[in-house]
Amino acid sequence: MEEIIRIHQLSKHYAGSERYALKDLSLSIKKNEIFGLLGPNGAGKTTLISTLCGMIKPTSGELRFNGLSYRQNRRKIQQQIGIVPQEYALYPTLTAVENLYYFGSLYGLPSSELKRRISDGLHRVGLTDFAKKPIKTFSGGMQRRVNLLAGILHRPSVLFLDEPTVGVDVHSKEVIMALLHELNAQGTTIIYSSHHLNEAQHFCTKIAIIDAGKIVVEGEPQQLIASVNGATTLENVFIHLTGSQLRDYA
Ligand SMILES: Nc1ncnc2c1ncn2[C@@H]1O[C@H](COP(=O)(O)OP(=O)(O)OP(=O)(O)O)[C@@H](O)[C@H]1O
Repeated sequence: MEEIIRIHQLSKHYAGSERYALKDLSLSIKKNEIFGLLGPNGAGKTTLISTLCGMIKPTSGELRFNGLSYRQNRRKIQQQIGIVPQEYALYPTLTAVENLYYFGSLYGLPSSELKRRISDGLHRVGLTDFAKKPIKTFSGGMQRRVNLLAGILHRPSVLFLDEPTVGVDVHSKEVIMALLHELNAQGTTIIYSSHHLNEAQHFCTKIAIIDAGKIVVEGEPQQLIASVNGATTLENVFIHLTGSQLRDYA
């Protein structure tokens, strides 16, 4: 499979911090993978995703997207990226359509095409009847579905997801996961970060476990499970490799 993201010896040190958030991290992500970035609290997952989205600059190291260097092509790369953050990016007083129209227009989509995509998207996630209601009246599951649509209206080639199903009921979760599988089948590479190890085990085609800013292990979920004596789940592998010590940093 063709490579879409190459990370070479990436390090990030935040000003004033006692330790590196990422240290000499190297990774290759292939087109069309569903790549899970897992790790304990403070491992460096958000820092890595924010760097790959071009939102923060690394202290050192090399990053490439489709062969392009981030240094010279940041904007071009950002147009091909979709981000679905854990915190809702939505404006509570605006309706679902108004929110989606705002996010879609940031990517310069023509109005008629954007309206069509919004209408199709809301239909796809079962929210047509709520299109003109303010987001503040939506349940957590409804907001997560709109949050996901906001990140995919411009049809990104790589989609970053941070805990896409946290706080949602099983029905909303099924709709979200089905839509993500559909996007992946249409060619979207997915980079997924979560603490839901069971979800990751079934959803991801490849997984990297990060701890203290470094890759501890990477591979297909079943390969990783088979590599640890007595492990039957990804959670067993995770605990075996990262230990059971609490990660409390301030
Ligand atoms: N803006 C910042 N300034 C200083 N230190 C930061 C900043 N953001 C993150 N860090 C530190 O960098 C390290 C990695 O944090 P990061 O948020 O990337 O981890 P994470 O794996 O996403 O954690 P979590 O699972 O808790 O979201 C932590 O030690 C954190 O305290």
